[in-house]
Amino acid sequence: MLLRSDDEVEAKKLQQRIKSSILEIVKKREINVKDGEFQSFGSDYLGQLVEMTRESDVKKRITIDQMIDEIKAMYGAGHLTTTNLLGWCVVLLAINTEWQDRAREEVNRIFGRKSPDSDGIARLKIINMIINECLRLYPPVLTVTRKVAKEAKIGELRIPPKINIYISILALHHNPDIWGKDVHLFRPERFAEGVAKATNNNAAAFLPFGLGPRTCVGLNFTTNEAKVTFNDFAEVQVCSVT
Ligand code: HEM
Repeated sequence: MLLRSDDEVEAKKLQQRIKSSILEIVKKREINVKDGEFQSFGSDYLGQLVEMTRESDVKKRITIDQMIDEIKAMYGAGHLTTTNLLGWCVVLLAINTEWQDRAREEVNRIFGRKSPDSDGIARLKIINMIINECLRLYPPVLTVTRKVAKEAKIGELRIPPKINIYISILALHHNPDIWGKDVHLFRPERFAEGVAKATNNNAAAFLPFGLGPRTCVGLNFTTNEAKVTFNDFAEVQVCSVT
């Protein structure tokens, strides 16, 4: 008989609880549609997924379990990563108050008391530099994985096919050969002339969102979200740590 470890038992329980809470939210939407309160399950991501579980074309239909997997993936990929980035931004700005002041000055200059718009967001240069430096020092995703399709050689290293390779984003971002002796310091000015200049045109040196065809689909969304959040920083003093 196979015995399950305490961790596995706990993981199974958590899995069940996550599934039940997702199904509960879905049920509320179904009841609202049934009672005629709403015409559809909603135009948001969840609403569209629920719609797909009821698709008449079987080729397009997804199962309830697939819907739950999609929701979990989006939550894990999109929520934890963004909160992690914003958390480190707050810590680093609390330590480096001169950058906090520069960020506040930029937001006030570009938006004043207006709500952020896409034109203004594109002009937030200082904040872009701060976000990149936070992503470099504390990348929310530490590794990317790739499966080797066919045998390859990198320098003296022979890489056999079908193995998984774990590329450490953290190690690349903390390599003094790429970033210099001040690699462990918070220095947003290294991104003043863009990522290409900061990495000496080495696209694989800065990988917070991965690279290639499977790069993060939330890249633009999350950086805009972070910049909008910075707009709120302008109105408050992020505590300072000395
Ligand atoms: C600071 C925030 C984020 C970071 C640092 C981040 C980082 C990453 C990384 C490193 C990958 C792997 C890319 C690769 O293998 O080359 C990835 C994939 C992915 N990310 Fe993000 N991500 C963030 C936010 C988001 C958001 C907000 C969403 C959704 C709204 C999202 C959805 C995804 C999805 C669906 C994938 C899988 C893409 C695929 O395999 O084709 N991410 N992300």
